[in-house]
Amino acid sequence: MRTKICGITSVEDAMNAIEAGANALGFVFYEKSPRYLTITQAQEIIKQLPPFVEKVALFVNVSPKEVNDTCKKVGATLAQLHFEVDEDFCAQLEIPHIKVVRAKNKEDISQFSEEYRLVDAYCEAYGGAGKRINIEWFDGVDCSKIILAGGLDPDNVASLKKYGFYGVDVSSGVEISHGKKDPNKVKEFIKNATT
Ligand SMILES: O=C(O)c1ccccc1NCC(=O)[C@H](O)[C@H](O)COP(=O)(O)O
Repeated sequence: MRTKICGITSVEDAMNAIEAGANALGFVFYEKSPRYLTITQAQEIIKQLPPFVEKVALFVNVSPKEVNDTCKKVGATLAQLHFEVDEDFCAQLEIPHIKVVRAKNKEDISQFSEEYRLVDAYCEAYGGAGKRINIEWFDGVDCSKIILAGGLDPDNVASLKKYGFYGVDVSSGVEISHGKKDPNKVKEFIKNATT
């Protein structure tokens, strides 16, 4: 499984995750998040990162223009959209994007196999809350284009391998405190997800 470490707020945490083997890093552009970064802060981190790592910019309830402008300014390679968007919205995006399904029940995850999606547990805060998704909802589902998020941690990630998820995404499960990653937990998470 590919791994994304979300809610990166420092170069140190970014480099630790990359050295541990992370495929993608997430940067949160949602002001109400404890992991919120300004454009300047994100630029400062992303410009120091090596190539071949996906830099993912996370958004909640913004316009296509804000997604495009922010991604270009900070050097993000993928936009992650944590809110409902329609075809017209997506057509205006100038960089690749992935939609997030904030799943409340099994029906929410059963009807999409054509596009890659990030499936997160529904929570009022939009993400990064450590809320576990009900894994049984994925029984019998083709998970090959799903990135799973929501309440994952180094101890529970290995048990997901049998589902064949494209990837897994974690934030609070590898933190010391909101916005500060624990390098040992990050390493353990990636090892358990990938070996
Ligand atoms: O991390 C945040 O604070 C956040 C805020 C608003 C929208 C999304 C946010 N994070 C999204 C992520 O991709 C998280 O990794 C995902 O929700 C899983 O979080 P966790 O359950 O804490 O591992």
